[in-house]
Amino acid sequence: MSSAPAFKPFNLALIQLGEVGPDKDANLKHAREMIKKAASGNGGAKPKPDLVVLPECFNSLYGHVHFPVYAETIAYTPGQPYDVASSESQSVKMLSAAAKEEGVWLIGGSIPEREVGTGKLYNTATVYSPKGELVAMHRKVHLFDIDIPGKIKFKESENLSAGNTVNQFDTEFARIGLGICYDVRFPELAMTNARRGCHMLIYPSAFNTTTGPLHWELLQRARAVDNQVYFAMCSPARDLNQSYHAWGHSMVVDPMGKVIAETEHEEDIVYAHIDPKVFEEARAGIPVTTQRRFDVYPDVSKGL
Ligand SMILES: NC(=O)CC(=O)C(=O)O
Repeated sequence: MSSAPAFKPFNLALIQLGEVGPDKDANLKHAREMIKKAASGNGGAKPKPDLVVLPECFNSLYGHVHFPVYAETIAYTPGQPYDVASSESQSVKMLSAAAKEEGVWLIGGSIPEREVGTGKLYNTATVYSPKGELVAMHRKVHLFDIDIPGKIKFKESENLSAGNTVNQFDTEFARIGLGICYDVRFPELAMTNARRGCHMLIYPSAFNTTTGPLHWELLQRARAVDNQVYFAMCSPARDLNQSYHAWGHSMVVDPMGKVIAETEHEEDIVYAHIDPKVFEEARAGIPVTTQRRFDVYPDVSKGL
């Protein structure tokens, strides 16, 4: 892996998207409007962000029955140029145009993706440069299969296949590692990206009102402190008219584990300034990155 770019200060915006309903065209239109709003810093009230993020399943309802209905073919091969103009994915086309027109890096939340050839479905995040290039993709590695009696049962594996790669991308200000929602519960993925030089980890997500109150903040702060990196999760807004009730609370955590930006559960945009000084001071003051004992236990991030 090439060495990471120098970590420079940057501004981040998480779009806690509302109004995600059954009409995909309407979802894409609203997401486009919100990207514009986020990129303008809410019309100049906030500094213009360098990087904008959408939540998990931003163009569709969230649930295993919905994935085949909304799935789009992306046909992206990592490391190879991608021709957005001939993409079959209307979401990719919108996201690419939005990144270019607004002049921002964009993590395009996630969408249900159908793989060419196999027809397998994935929960997939795509990333765009300010030139509108598709530069990275992450397929959710850990599928959200849980059953908490009387509270919530969810089985992504009914229709989805799991991704099998660890993904990150470089900007002119940082190396960013990717995950999607349930991936946050698996420390090895975050650890692997951190060991690969990521300064920040960002996960488009959609926790729910059962697991969110106990685990949403805890897991982000844990991953941030474990790895001494910035960490953020971007949720949809809560909509009690849909079957899945998202937790909201999109959040940014610094490498000391401090929550530096957060919102409630309505539609909103969370802005944060990402300061490399906090990252450097955390690593200098508590030097766990150089104190690991791989003579006593194995380095579980190796071998991927
Ligand atoms: N939606 C998810 O993938 C994960 C989640 O809600 C949880 O882990 O809790």
